[in-house]
Amino acid sequence: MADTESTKPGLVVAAHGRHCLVESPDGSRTRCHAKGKKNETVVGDRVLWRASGDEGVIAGVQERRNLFYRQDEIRTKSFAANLDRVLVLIAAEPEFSEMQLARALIAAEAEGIEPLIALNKSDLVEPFERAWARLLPYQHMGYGVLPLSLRLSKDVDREHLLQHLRGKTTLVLGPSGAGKSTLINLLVPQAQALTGEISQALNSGKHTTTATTWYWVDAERTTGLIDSPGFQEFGLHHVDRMQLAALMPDFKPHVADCKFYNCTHLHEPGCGVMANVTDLPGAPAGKIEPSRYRIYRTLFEELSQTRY
Ligand SMILES: Nc1nc2c(ncn2[C@@H]2O[C@H](COP(=O)(O)OP(=O)(O)OP(=O)(O)O)[C@@H](O)[C@H]2O)c(=O)[nH]1
Ligand SMILES: [Zn+2]
Repeated sequence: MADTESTKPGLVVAAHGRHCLVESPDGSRTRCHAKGKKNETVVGDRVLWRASGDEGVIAGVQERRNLFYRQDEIRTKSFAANLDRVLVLIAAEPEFSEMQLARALIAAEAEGIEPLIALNKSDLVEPFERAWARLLPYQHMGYGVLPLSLRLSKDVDREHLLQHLRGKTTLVLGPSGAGKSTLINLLVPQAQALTGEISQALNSGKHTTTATTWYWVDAERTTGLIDSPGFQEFGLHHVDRMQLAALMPDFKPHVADCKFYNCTHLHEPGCGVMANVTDLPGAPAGKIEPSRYRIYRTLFEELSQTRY
C-alpha cells in the first residue's frame, strides 16, 4: 500500500469493469476508479482510496485473507475476497448436480473457507427426500446441511440461516432456480432497490445484469451477504491435481494409508482411498460414496489436461 496521505479506508461492495463502489466506515458509498489499467479489486476487498472530484481513486488493496475464484482453461473469475463462509444453495427441484456442488466445495476448501450447504424446497416432499439422501454422504463427511423452505417458512428459515451467518461474511452461490433471489430478499428485503442503485452508480445510468454484490443484513453492518452469479462451469484449474484428495474431506483421512506417497488413487495397489469406496447407501462416516469417487476421477483427469 502506498500514498497514505489523505487516503481513506473502505470496503468494496460492488465492482464492474474499471470501477468499483467503495463503502466508507460511515456507510457512504463512492464510485472509485482503479489506479492502473485493470480493476484489481473484488467485492469484499478492504481498500484505501483518495477522493478525486466527486469520485475516488483506489490507492491500495489490503492483503486478502482469502480469494474465492474459479478458473477454466482460459480465464480466472474472482467471486469475492475475505470470506468467512460459502453458502451453496441447492433445491429439491431442479435436481442439483453433485459435480457442481463438489466443485464449489473443493474451491472453498482450497482457500480455507468453511462451506455450508442449504437444501431448499422441503415442501416438495418426495424430490426433497431424494435430494436429502444424495446429501447424506456430505453430512457424514462433516458439512452442515440446512433444510429450507424459503417460500413458506420465512421467519423460521430466516432465524435458522442467521444462526449460521450472523457476524460473518458469506458468499451465496447456487444454480438457477434453487431460490437464491428468494433467500437474498428474505435476508435483505431492500436488496432489489439496492441492486438498482448500485448498477446505476457503476454504469452511469445503464441498468445491466448485476455482477457480484455485497449486502448488509443488519443495520449495524456486522453480517455481510454476497450475491454472486456463476455457479455453472466451475473450473478448478487453480487446484493441483495431487492436492485434490486432501480437499475432499471423505478422501483426506485415507490418503495417509496409501502404500505410495505419490498415490493418485486411480490404480495403485495398496491405495487407502480405493479400499474405502463403499456400496453402503449414504456412505457412513469414514467411507467414500461411489459417486464421490467418480467425481474425483473426472476432476483428476480434467486437471491433467495440458493447458495451451
Ligand atoms: N416449492 C418451493 N418453491 C420455491 C421455494 N423457494 C423458492 N421457490 C421458487 O423457486 C423458483 C426460483 O426461485 P428464485 O429465488 O427466483 O431462484 P434463483 O435461484 O434466484 O433463480 P434465478 O433467478 O434463475 O437465478 C421461484 O418460482 C420461487 O418461487 C420453496 O421453498 N418451495
Ligand atoms: Zn491412494
